Amino acid sequence: MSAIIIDGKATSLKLKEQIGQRVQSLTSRGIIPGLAVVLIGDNPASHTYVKNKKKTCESLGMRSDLLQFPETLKEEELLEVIEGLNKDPEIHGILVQLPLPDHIDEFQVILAIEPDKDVDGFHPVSVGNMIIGREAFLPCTPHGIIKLLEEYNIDPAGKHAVVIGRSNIVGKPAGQLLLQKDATVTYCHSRTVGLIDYTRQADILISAVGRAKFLGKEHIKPGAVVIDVGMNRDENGNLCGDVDFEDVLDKASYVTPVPGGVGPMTIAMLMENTLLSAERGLPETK
Ligand SMILES: Nc1nc2c(c(=O)[nH]1)N[C@@H](CN(C=O)c1ccc(C(=O)N[C@@H](CCC(=O)O)C(=O)O)cc1)CN2
Repeated sequence: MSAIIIDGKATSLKLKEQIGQRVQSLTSRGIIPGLAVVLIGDNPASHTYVKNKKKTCESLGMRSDLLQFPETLKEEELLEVIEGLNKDPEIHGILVQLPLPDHIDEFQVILAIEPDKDVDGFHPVSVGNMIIGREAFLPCTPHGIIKLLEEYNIDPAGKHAVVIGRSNIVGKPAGQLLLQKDATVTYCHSRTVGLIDYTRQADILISAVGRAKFLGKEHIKPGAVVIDVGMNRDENGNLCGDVDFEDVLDKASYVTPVPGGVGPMTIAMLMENTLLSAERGLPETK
């Protein structure tokens, strides 16, 4: 039997519709959710993502300020920009597009963002709150994965979730969110010995490796839920994930495509975080 294809595009559209309605109700109370996106340098993929973030904000009636700087921007200058945004009452969310040029220390930049405006959920305060299950802005891609599982009624409780990848923005938080949903979580990474022995035990397999068609049907357990966070180019220059999608279709129970799976959820969750931040400013939520 062929796996059910998890449609991230349709799910993100549905979420964005609901977000748009909440934005309207906030706007009628005089608050326009505002997101500031800081982009440094000329990474083409970053430009595309930032453009999509701005377009999505505007389509939902949110304010979006794009602050663009050359590759040569100094770290101190960037920290000053963030300081200004921290103090701006009309900006509810601040996002610095990653990756940053090598001469800028990513951690110092994330640390400079006021946790109340950290809509990426990357600040150590947000990460700490997420891990102990307190209210926090959840990182957008891992949160998007959880929303997709919910949309398809896939309950992680009691399941063995194997996460391949230990980045701070995807792998680590994805595992933590699955743990909070009562999954038993195993992390695998570039130094894992015998990767396939772990992946074959996964009821839910999350791949955030960044290598085109890295996983095939031999890596998965029959009936597994396969979530592909990879964003790679194949030999013909086409966008593809870490998973050989066609190969796993007749073995998995659910699988996310690339494009159209986890990716679109990232921007939807960013919109939700920005809206939540603006809603927190309402008198009754203070
Ligand atoms: N500050 C941040 N930087 C980065 C993040 C992030 O969450 N915060 N994540 C990624 C890039 N990213 C958003 O910034 C992102 C990546 C991919 C997609 C997406 O919708 N992908 C589409 C395909 C798009 C295409 O055709 O190229 C899909 O999978 O269908 C959205 C956002 C790194 N940086």
